[in-house]
Amino acid sequence: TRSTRPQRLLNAVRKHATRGDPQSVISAIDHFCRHSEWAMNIGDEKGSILDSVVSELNPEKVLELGTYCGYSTVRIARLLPPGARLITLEFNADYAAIARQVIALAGLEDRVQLVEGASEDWIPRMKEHFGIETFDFVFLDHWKDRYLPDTKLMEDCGLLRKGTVLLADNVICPGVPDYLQYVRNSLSYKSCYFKSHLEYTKAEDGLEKSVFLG
Ligand SMILES: CCCNc1ncnc2c1ncn2[C@@H]1O[C@H](/C=C/CNC(=O)c2cc(-c3ccc(F)cc3)cc(O)c2O)[C@@H](O)[C@H]1O
Ligand SMILES: [Mg+2]
Repeated sequence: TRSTRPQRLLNAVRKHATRGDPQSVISAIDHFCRHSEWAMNIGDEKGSILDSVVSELNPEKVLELGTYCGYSTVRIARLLPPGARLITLEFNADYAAIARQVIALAGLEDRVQLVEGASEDWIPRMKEHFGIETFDFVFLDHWKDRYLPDTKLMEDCGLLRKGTVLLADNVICPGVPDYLQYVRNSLSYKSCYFKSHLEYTKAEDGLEKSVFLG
């Protein structure tokens, strides 16, 4: 049967990246998406904004919603100190299998826990299953209509603390209107927009950074 785009993306990483070198994995994926086949990774332009938010925050406990091929997982994990932990949730088994290999090629398995399953099933189990009290940083990049319900679920599960940072991809394209309205109008968040472009294109997109005020 024909290969899938994530399989072709993994092949490009295997061919062009250096094992244990996260930057070469990132560059190989960006090159593949720019010159071979577009894929919905955050990309290099928005990725640089993600890098700056993570570097400034220096988080110990990170949650990512929607692993896909593991591109943003590698971008985030490469900036974390070895003691830090990144839990990434992916409910598509095929994507999870690809992402595990991408994360391993980057040499970041020690910092990353990829959990195969749906966010709404796993967010309520973070404490008892992973011993996580609260997250320092959450990256939202899964189905766009799930950003808001999952944010409310994280609040209800007590996983956000004063100062937890939420960073949401695609707030313009494809767009997350209900989520944006919520974080921009809620007294529990201080929110700001980072204008950028949709990965590998000239279309406008951006990231919304929202600090939970408790
Ligand atoms: C039960 C559903 C909610 N819970 C979930 N729990 C765990 N993983 C979940 C997930 N939802 C989705 N996922 C996974 O996240 C990923 C989904 C990402 C959705 N992203 C987009 O649709 C997207 C789409 C675009 C896009 C933009 C313009 C365009 F013309 C076409 C596409 C750009 C992006 O940057 C995007 O992030 C997949 O790997 C999916 O299996
Ligand atoms: Mg995205």
